[in-house]
Amino acid sequence: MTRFSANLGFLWADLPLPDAIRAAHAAGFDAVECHWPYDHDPAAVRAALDETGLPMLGLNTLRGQPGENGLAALPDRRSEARVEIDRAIRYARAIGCGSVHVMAGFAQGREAEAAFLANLDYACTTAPDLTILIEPLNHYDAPGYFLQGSDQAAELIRRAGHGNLRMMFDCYHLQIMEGDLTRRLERHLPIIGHIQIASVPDRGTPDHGELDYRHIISHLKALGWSRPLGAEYRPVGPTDATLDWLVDEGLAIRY
Ligand SMILES: O=C(O)[C@H](O)C(=O)CO
Ligand SMILES: [Mg+2]
Repeated sequence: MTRFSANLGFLWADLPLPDAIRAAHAAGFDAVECHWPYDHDPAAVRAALDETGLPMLGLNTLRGQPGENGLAALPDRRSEARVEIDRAIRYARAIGCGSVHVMAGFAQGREAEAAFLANLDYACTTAPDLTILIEPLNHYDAPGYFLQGSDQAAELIRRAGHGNLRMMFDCYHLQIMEGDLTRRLERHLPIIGHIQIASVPDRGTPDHGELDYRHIISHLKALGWSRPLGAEYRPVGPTDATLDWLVDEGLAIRY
């Protein structure tokens, strides 16, 4: 049976993180992930994870100043980027979370690439016990973001040369930017650390829109992918009222 992780940056985002973890558990999710948990006491987050038995799969580095979307590819912000990488690693270890998504930021060009690679090297060597993720984002939601494609991410991972550096393959972003998801998943599977899903183009529940997740999920199964898929969609209204796709076998998403 396919397993799903609730992205608590979007799902139950109105609740304090420990309560959002409990809500995800009550709804039947198999895991959780989040964006920026730093306002929440890690001990309380860990207690909710222990109580529910849900693993926390990932969290993000902080984005920087208002309007920024990460610091790791900004050539003149190296020390701040590393403070945020350290903060994320510390928090991940405190709650028993396995991955840190290092956010690149708005930047382009060779200097940005060199800065990103140097900061990824720092993250991967500082935390060999964790998976470090990089995620291509689409150019409507994040215009000017450094990382916008799966091949670009794969090339960076190859050049970085760290076994614990992997791609966060967000089907929503990559369908918008590239399409051809079946072949891209096949090609990049060995370096994919996490997969996220949402409808395209509205970033809603994964049961409508231009992507057929019944196909993607059965293909991932055939490829041997068994880790939970991250439900990173924006609920319209209360999250609990948006879970038909998760519980209704008739929709054939969950099989
Ligand atoms: O927006 C996304 O897809 C992310 O996964 C994220 O971590 C924040 O940008
Ligand atoms: Mg994502």
